[in-house]
Amino acid sequence: MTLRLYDTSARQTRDFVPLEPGCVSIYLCGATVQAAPHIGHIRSGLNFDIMRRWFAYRGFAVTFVRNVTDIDDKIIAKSADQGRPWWAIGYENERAFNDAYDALGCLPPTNEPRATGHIPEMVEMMRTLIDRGHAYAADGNVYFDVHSYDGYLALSNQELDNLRQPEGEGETGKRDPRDFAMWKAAKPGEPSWATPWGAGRPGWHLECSAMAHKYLGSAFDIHAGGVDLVFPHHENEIVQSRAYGDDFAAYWTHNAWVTMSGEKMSKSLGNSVLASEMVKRWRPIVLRYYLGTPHYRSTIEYSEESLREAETAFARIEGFLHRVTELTGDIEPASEVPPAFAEAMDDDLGVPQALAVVHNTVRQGNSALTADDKESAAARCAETRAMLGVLGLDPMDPSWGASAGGAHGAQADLHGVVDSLVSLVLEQRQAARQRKDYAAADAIRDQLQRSGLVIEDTPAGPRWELAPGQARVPGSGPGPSRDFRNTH
Ligand SMILES: Nc1ncnc2c1ncn2[C@@H]1O[C@H](COP(=O)(O)OP(=O)(O)OP(=O)(O)O)[C@@H](O)[C@H]1O
Ligand SMILES: [Zn+2]
Repeated sequence: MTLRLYDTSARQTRDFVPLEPGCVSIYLCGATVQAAPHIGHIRSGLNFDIMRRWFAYRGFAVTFVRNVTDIDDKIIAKSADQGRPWWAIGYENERAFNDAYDALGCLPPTNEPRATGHIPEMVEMMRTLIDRGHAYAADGNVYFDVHSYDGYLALSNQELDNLRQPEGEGETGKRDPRDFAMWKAAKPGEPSWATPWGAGRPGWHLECSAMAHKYLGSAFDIHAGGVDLVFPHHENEIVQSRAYGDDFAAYWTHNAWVTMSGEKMSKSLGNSVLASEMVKRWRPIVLRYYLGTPHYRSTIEYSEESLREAETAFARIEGFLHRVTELTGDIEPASEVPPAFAEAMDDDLGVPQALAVVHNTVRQGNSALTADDKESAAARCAETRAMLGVLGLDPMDPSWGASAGGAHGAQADLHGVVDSLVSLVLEQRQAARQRKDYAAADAIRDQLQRSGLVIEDTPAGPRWELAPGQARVPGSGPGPSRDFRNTH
């Protein structure tokens, strides 16, 4: 069976043929660390984490590079606004991204290069492109001459004649408005790096071309990113790298957006939910299920209701695993996934179809439990764990720690118990307030505070969380973690 991938460049699904047998090299455009991530930002990291896991399952040695763009206009603007160095803002947000990737169980990349650590490589690339007549310097900027290379815009299937490019701020001296900046001259007071063409900072496209070359060589298998990166970012990467002499990526894969009311989830539109908030409100493994199981090329329309549905669906799977292991003791994942699951994954990472196999297996396992057929139930449990493992969704995998319910749902169960006890006590406090027995109401609140809980009255009702400095639930591991917090 051959693994097939939808290649944006070919506009069709193609058999995956690696450049080097048994190996796959993947470059994913990573975060621009100008703000903490919303769940839309995390989706590509998660989708391509599933891709690399599937390649690994299929026996490939995977090299996975995901860069960090740690300098850009918004970082510079924030630095000026806040009076803090650009690198402090970048690093703070880089950590927020990594916290979110970790919380959602994304494996760390093989390499995670930062743009500003690769200025010499970028200078070398520009020098070569200028020498070959593909790029030119003007007013301290370096531009790529889009007329100098045939085949520009093939990925997005556009014609140069129809292309209109708005002029970027400070981008003076262009020979053609469609030429794009590889390097941007520094304005007074901005962070800058010296080059033979003047002090400045890298353009985003150049960063990825230079880092992909350094870590993956002149040809690699798959370039991945969000669908909005096809143009201009990926087109500009391609033309720079090819003009430089690299074959660059053999396949191009792009994930779709997370939307809200049909619009792209976006900070500037004000319709975003921070990943750090989401992992407090939902179990990280449920969030992974929610964001990782729709097909990577399908839009996810965010809603609380669909999250609750994901929670219920996942609980059905998890409940089965727990029921079996309570009966039989621990069961290891099977060494192979069922053929129908593998077939779905081989077909352009058909996770929804693969997940249908998981649910089907769970159904069969539950029937076996009902029929008291322990052996068959145990076999279905082993298969389910193997399939979930490939998706990074096995709640019994120790990497989830207790937060996924790894220790047989200990933390999740405990959270539920604490939550219902607190809600009971809060109802009594509410009742005391309604009968104007404020002394009793305050006594209840004081008692809760002594127990280490902070109660806040909000328009949505009283809300509780652990007082600062309170230990998390015993047994919660260093992996994905979750605050105890709730609204009643
Ligand atoms: N809603 C989303 N769904 C999927 N991917 C997204 C989403 N928003 C952003 N991304 C990915 O993250 C990258 C960085 O996004 P971008 O800086 O445009 O984020 P944003 O939240 O839309 O920011 P802004 O509010 O400043 O427009 C995008 O190129 C895209 O690949
Ligand atoms: Zn990139």
